[in-house]
Amino acid sequence: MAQQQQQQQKPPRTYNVGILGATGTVGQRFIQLLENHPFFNVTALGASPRSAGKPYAVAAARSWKQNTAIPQNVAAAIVQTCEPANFAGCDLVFSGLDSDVAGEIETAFMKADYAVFSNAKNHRMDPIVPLVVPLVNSSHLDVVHHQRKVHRLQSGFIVTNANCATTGLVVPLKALQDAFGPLSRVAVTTMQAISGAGYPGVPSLDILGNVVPYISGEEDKLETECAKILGSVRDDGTGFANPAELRVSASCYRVPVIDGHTESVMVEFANRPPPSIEQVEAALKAYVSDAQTIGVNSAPEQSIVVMTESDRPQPRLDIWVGRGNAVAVGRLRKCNVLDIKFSLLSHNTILGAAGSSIMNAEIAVAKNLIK
Ligand SMILES: NC(=O)C1=CN([C@@H]2O[C@H](COP(=O)(O)OP(=O)(O)OC[C@H]3O[C@@H](n4cnc5c(N)ncnc54)[C@H](OP(=O)(O)O)[C@@H]3O)[C@@H](O)[C@H]2O)C=CC1
Ligand SMILES: N[C@@H](CC(=O)OP(=O)(O)O)C(=O)O
Repeated sequence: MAQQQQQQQKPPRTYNVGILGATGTVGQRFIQLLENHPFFNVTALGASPRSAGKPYAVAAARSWKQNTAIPQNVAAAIVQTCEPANFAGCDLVFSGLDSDVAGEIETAFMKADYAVFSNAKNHRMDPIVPLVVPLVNSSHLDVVHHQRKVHRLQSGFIVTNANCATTGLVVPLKALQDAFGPLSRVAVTTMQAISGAGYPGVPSLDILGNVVPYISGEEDKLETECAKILGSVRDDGTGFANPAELRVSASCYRVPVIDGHTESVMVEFANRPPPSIEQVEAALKAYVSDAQTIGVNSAPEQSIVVMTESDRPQPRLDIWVGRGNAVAVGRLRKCNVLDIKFSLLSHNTILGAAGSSIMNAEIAVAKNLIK
């Protein structure tokens, strides 16, 4: 394992990339994470007609909320409208588009033969679109070949990553499924950061000193996306098969935290008797993700960081595990209702958004899917 982690990805060439929704919360993370990327060069930025025609540093002046300055390589770039013709020369595009417009725009880019890596919900449950969490199910990328055939494309496709709360959850679930067989029931309560709602997001008078027990559409996404991600590719490569047993119940809360989604999780295993807490802890610690095995550039060294302190993980202390690309798991214990319970924390705009998209694209490069 250590040997695999030390390998640096050596792609055959560099790739020009465009960012759709570059001015938003997720778009900014793409720009920050790609600033010194060894083989992805940002060459085109897109956003709404409100931002188009302006230098990026002007268009994003008010909304830039990252803890580093706007990189020099994009500050003077003129923001474009999100039309494929404005992205000529890009080998792939990352999308952090608002879901009100992402569906149509991403389809237009795919049909214009661009490889699209999307963060939006619109195409996630399409039966021929891979919904990929790079620490979990990179094999689903293989359905890209079938998607291209259906749309008669040479190089275009759409791959999405998951909802940010789903992403943190499926990583330990996959480790448990691999080690102990199918899971039958999962109950999860989320405590989601305000950056999950984009900018300007939740009004301060709604969230300061408060907890809001509702995030529109979120519970449904957690309950449906987990099964697709934890499922397999059908033998003929034309789609996906969900695990038969799995049922997920989600309750989602917005909390006054800037970055980092915390989740309280209960799990029941299909096989009886269930594993002991010691066996579960060992399985979580031993988990090696696809991104690690393939050895992609942005993979964390450890995908699940198990914390044994009784009051961890906490967003302020633990959000940077794996440079934001890993999941922290703690408070692992027996459950009197289902079999086990634990808390987890993941960075919603890195592993939950831009970081996963970048790893998905790195894996696609390793699998020779980018033409
Ligand atoms: N924030 C998070 O933690 C996560 C977000 N996501 C998803 O990622 C996507 C982006 O989220 P987020 O960054 O938070 O959202 P923001 O609201 O912060 O950003 C939205 C982006 O979409 C652009 N946009 C809006 N309307 C149009 C249009 N008509 N044409 C072209 N571009 C347009 C905006 O440009 P402009 O600035 O010009 O208005 C902006 O760049 C969403 O689909 C979201 O659901 C997924 C996982 C996690
Ligand atoms: N709804 C999530 C972020 C998000 O935009 O999710 P999705 O991409 O699934 O719509 C949150 O508020 O934390």
